[in-house]
Amino acid sequence: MTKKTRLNTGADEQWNMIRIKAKKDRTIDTFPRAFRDDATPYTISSFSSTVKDFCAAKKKTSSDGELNISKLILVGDVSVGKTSLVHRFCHDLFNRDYKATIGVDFEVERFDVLDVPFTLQIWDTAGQERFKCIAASYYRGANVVVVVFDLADIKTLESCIRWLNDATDGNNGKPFIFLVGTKRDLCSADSYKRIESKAVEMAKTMEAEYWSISAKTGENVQNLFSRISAMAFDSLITKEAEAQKDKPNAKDVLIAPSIKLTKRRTPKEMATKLLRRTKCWKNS
Ligand SMILES: Nc1nc2c(ncn2[C@@H]2O[C@H](COP(=O)(O)OP(=O)(O)OP(=O)(O)O)[C@@H](O)[C@H]2O)c(=O)[nH]1
Repeated sequence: MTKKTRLNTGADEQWNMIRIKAKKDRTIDTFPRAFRDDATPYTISSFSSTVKDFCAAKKKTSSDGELNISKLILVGDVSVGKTSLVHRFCHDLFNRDYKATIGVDFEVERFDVLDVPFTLQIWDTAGQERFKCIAASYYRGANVVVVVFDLADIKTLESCIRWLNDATDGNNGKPFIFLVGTKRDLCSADSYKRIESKAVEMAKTMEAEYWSISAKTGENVQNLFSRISAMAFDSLITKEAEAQKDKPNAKDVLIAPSIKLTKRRTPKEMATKLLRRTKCWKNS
């Protein structure tokens, strides 16, 4: 797999994500807002009553063996700041030196949404053309696609449609799409205004929600991932609630991507199983 980040792929670390109650800044009780209400196709602004009721019931009945998982992939040109964005969010760090991602990097973040555990898998893919083949093999099954460009380099905005097409080609689901401009700290107010109007147009074309962030200062990073997680969680739970409504005895049925374990496993076994599912075990 890769290179530059501290990889989060050990079974012990995975287990930590599953076991420990989420940190305060990973706890979501109210639905986070879009960056701009006029730059999103997603009108959702609160958890539905179906989701709230389902979560309330789930809290009472949920066992240790249940994981709610969504997969997010980041794509975009070389050096636009994908890894820096992930690093800022997952480790609250920023590194000025550039080291290319080789293939993919993988992180896992544990949230509590409406008091229900939720895990976001974050796949940071390489922007370099020569690694495209490796990176593309990780696109499958993404619930969220984050297309990243550099606010200080307009050329990188022009590539976004191509990245989106590559990332969603062959995806049978309907992933949430985000268009994220990075390096906000490098733009003057005037240059930002100019590029933002172009980016909002591009987001409309892509049917994506637009955000601007800075991994250097941390501006909007937490808000972006909270919004993404709430949307992914809401969609996951809505599907689960609908599936259970259709099948009153569906309690023990596997509902992807939520994993219901029929046999009680030790926490370590659970973490290992999760790693196998994400296929990064042998590549890490
Ligand atoms: N000033 C500033 N620099 C940034 C920001 N985000 C990233 N950078 C810098 O941009 C360079 C590239 O960042 P990366 O995060 O490695 O870019 P990447 O998109 O992961 O690149 P690939 O792995 O090649 O696809 C690094 O030198 C970072 O320090 C930001 O928000 N502000």
